[in-house]
Amino acid sequence: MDHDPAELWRRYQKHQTRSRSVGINLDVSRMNFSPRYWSKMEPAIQQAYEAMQQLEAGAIANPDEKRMVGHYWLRTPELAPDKKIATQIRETNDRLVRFAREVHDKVITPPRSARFTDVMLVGIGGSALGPQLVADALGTKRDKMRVHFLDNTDPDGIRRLLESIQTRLKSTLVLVVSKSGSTPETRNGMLEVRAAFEGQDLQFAPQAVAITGEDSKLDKQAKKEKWLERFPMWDWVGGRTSVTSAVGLLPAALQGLDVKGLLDGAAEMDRLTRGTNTKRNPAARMALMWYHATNGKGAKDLVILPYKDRLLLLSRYLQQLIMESLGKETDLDGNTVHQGLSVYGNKGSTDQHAFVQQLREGLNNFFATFVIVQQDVPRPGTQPMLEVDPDISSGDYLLGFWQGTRQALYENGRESMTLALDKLDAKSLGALIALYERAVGFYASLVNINAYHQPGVEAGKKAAASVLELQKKMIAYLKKHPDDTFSPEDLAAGLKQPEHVETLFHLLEHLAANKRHVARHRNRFAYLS
Ligand SMILES: O=P(O)(O)OC[C@H]1O[C@](O)(CO)[C@@H](O)[C@@H]1O
Repeated sequence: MDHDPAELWRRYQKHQTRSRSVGINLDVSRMNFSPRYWSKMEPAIQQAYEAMQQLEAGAIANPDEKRMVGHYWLRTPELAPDKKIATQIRETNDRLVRFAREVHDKVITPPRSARFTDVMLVGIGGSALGPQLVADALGTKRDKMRVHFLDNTDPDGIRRLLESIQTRLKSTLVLVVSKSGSTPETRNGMLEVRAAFEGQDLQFAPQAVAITGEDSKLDKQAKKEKWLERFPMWDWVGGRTSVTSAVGLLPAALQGLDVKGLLDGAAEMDRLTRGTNTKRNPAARMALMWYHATNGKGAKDLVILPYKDRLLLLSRYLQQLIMESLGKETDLDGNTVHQGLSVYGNKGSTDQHAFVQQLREGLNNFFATFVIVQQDVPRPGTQPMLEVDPDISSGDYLLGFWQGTRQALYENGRESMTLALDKLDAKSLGALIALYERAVGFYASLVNINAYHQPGVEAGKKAAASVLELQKKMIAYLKKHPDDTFSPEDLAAGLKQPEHVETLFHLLEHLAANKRHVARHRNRFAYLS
């Protein structure tokens, strides 16, 4: 790695890709690629462009699920392979903007309040992470509605959220978001919220909206119960790339955010990254840097370090986008490859007082992406910036810390790239999201995997379902023997499931800790009536 400042400056100037129209600059000068790297990889990235062109033209780019992959059409409907899809996108976007306006204008109101004040999104994974990122990155005190997220089946988390809303439940609009319409965590969240409504004698349906696939279980329920509204999720949009569908746009519109800016920014980045001149294509450059850093085998982790509180959730969002897309056992030819790219991060400079110590001096098993935002606050100049030292503001410190950390890592042979945003607004956020979506697509082509399915997630879901089945059987068995006490082994033998003794033990411990169905007597358990 070069350490001569003049040479580094030359390198910086040479290895940046500026996307002027969205105000984003990608600098890869602190990545340690060889001078011949780009030309060596050019044939491979040209193939990736071709695959992407086919995908955008409506090819079955997700062969396992036999689906098209159309998130790029969401922001440029005219590119959709048929008119029906383009019309569906436009109509849905118009409808959701109108719906939000009518909620704000009190044309649509809840039965027991003059207006809706809060939005609660119930969803998980791709049905929550994008909306959460957008809400946190762009939200202000001036938002039209307060937004909350229920994204787990943790009773304590659910209770905490419901308690915080309490008296405003009667003016809360609940968005239940699930592409499949059958995700258990989301179903549970919906049932818990519904019970809270009933607890306050409120009707759920007139305050509930479903965003889901047509004819899914959730869709049928919403239709049958006459929920306030239903918005579609199409099978050609993956959960983790759904933020520019109704999934992300409806909560953003209700919050009063600039939905058009978000779509425009994403569309513009799509346009820029459709180009096949690699030097000018930031998504291709980024994917090629991932490939360089990890040997195309995920050999190093990607650390996302935004120097911006509002981008705290970016690493969590990218964790799903990248790891669920790239973490695959087999490639497109059926070879076992165990691909992936691990992502973690938080925010700078906070992390400098946490894990940056290891990044600087410990295991060199990562490469970093810094994200900086030049404009410290929206509408600069409206309030004088405090100078915490002569001529120095808090924001100057933040930039100084980024430069310092980048240099400190580089000096110790640790690679990094930097994404510099002129400012953080709906447009640049849309562009940032689109940039990563396409980088993921390109990288998947480089390593020959299907980025658009998630077969691995199913295994855990199935195993969890059988654990819950076992719990039902166990409780039924205990009920039949109310006067006896059991060790886990006794129960496993009684249920004729000796192979599940440990599972039974964990079920017993959990139920006893919550004083539900099971009481503990030293090392034995009994039915608790
Ligand atoms: O929108 P759904 O169908 O509820 O799924 C939520 C999330 O669960 C996953 O399927 C993983 O289980 C993600 O891919 C998805 O974003």
